[in-house]
Amino acid sequence: MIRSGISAIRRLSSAPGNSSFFFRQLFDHESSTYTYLLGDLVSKECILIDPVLEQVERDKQAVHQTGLNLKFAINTHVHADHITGTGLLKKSTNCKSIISKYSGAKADIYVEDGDNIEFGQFALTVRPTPGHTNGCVTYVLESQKCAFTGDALLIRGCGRTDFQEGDAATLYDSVHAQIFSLPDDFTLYPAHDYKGWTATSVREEKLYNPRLSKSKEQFVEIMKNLNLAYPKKIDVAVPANRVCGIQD
Ligand SMILES: N[C@@H](CCC(=O)N[C@@H](CSS)C(=O)NCC(=O)O)C(=O)O
Repeated sequence: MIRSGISAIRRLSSAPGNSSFFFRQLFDHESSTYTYLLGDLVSKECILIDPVLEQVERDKQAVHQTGLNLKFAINTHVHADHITGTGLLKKSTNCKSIISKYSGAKADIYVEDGDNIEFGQFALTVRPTPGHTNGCVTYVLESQKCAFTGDALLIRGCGRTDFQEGDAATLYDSVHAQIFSLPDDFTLYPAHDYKGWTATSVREEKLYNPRLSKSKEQFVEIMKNLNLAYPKKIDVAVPANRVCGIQD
């Protein structure tokens, strides 16, 4: 597995027969955050999902290398562990920022259930997946049979529910209704991984997720007892992310 800086390049192997689809999964070691670069090599339009402030130069280089133009910098939610790179990207490119209407954060464009975010011939569809935060969404790329789950679903885990607007029962319902309802062979890409995993599938998580494969009552009990330390940057990250990150 390769996952450091700009060398963390992983083509979507399951891309069904569309050679103009471009995909890179990029990793920030400090926050264990995945950023995704998705592009259309014909129109040259591309988007970034969950950029990290400290990795903005890397991300711009990745966009530049491939001759793409950044159309949107998109967040899956208001992150608590790192500052988004969206504000800085907006300053130095022509991109527009996107976040859920229910996030409580500033952005150029607000999205909600069923909205499509188009880049060239491709489009992400928005599915609301609250529970980690109110404004958490999953972006589904139907044509490539994959989805970007943010912190709602992590590989063999899920986002914690003990701060921001966290609610375990809501998260359970979100994942079951909006993610586990996708076809079993859809690839799922999370916003974080702490164990070295890069991607999973709907089928795998339905079978093997140690939290979400349980009953709702068991899940709520598990989430009450995670006993995780608060993210180190929470006090700076949440206020910064509510205003789209650093812009000055
Ligand atoms: N140690 C990290 C924060 C780790 C953490 O709390 N991760 C969150 C997602 S980022 S808010 C989470 O939901 N984790 C779930 C889990 O089961 O690990 C830091 O200090 O930044």
